[in-house]
Amino acid sequence: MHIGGLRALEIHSLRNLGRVMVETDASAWLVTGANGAGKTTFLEAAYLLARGKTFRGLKAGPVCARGAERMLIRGDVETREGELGRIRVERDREGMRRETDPISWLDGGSAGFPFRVKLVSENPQMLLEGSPELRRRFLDLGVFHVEPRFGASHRRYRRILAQRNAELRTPTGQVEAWDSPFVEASHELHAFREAFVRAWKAAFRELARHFEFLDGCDLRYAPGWSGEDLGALLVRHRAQEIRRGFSVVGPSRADVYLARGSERAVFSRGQAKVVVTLLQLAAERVHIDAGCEAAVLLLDDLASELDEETASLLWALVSSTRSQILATGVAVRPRAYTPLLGRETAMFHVEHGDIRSVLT
Ligand SMILES: Nc1ncnc2c1ncn2[C@@H]1O[C@H](COP(=O)(O)OP(=O)(O)OP(=O)(O)O)[C@@H](O)[C@H]1O
Repeated sequence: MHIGGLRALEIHSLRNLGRVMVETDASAWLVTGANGAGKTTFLEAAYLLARGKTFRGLKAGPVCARGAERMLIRGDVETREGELGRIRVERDREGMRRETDPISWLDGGSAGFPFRVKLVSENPQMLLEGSPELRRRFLDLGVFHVEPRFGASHRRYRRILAQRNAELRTPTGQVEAWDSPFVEASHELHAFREAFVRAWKAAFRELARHFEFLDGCDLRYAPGWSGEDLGALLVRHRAQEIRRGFSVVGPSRADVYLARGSERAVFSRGQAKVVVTLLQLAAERVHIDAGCEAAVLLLDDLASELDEETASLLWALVSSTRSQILATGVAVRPRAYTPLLGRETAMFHVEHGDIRSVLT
């Protein structure tokens, strides 16, 4: 099975990584190192290539290394058809720029972009328990990859929402006039999300059956309003919306979550890692079925907090995908990585902002 993905990654002045160059055809890259060595930063480089932005919040500070004027990342990428190309991301005083060679790689929306990533971060609990906005973004990115019309639909909804909210903040007697376009745009967005969730949910259920703690657990989607008639809800909430100055029902209140019966499921840290990994693997199945190029899986310190049995089961599922894997770990514990090592794996060690290849 030919697995496309990164073939080379060159990093200049990204956080504590001064100059790093990695070149390998391996379908799994395992990066180890002490705390603070730069493992997450290495994954961040791959994420920046794919998305043109970081996954870390503002609190992580600027991506450009302290004292450096410019950050540069170059990646050589091979598609599953064996086409080769290069992506380059640069950050300086003028901002962030991303270029691809061939240029056509950036055309055709995200599904046409041969280098997509799926991240399981160090803190997956944040996604499951944090603000619904994080899960909406996760959901919308999933929809975007399979539905080319979703981007335009989302933009239209946001424009109508902004205009409606402006009217709610300072009413000029036009609030009702926004109801019908708002309802129409909301239903369109909801239909795209719902179709994706249907497939996502089935794929998740299939993967979840491997884990006993997920017995009876289901992925649920709440569209942002209860009942069918959004128009009637707007009328009912009119006074409240004018008082608060924004729309209180609609797709910007949507959520996706795990539930057991009528209760929202609660997970331990290790279990949350499993759940988020499965959500990503399930989304990837949907994307592949829709014809997308396989995404590169970025797995940050996946093995920590997992008992040996859970870790090997999860690694086995991860390794059975058609995706390239970039994984980090604090220390090399070969048993925890055994299924991964069943693949052609390149191992690297990061230390003092530098990286070296480890012979296996
Ligand atoms: N702009 C910057 N310039 C220089 N160093 C930075 C910058 N931003 C962050 N750092 C440092 O880079 C280091 C790399 O952190 P990173 O999160 O990549 O480490 P890690 O190997 O994943 O650690 P852990 O195992 O603890 O998760 C940290 O010590 C951080 O303080």
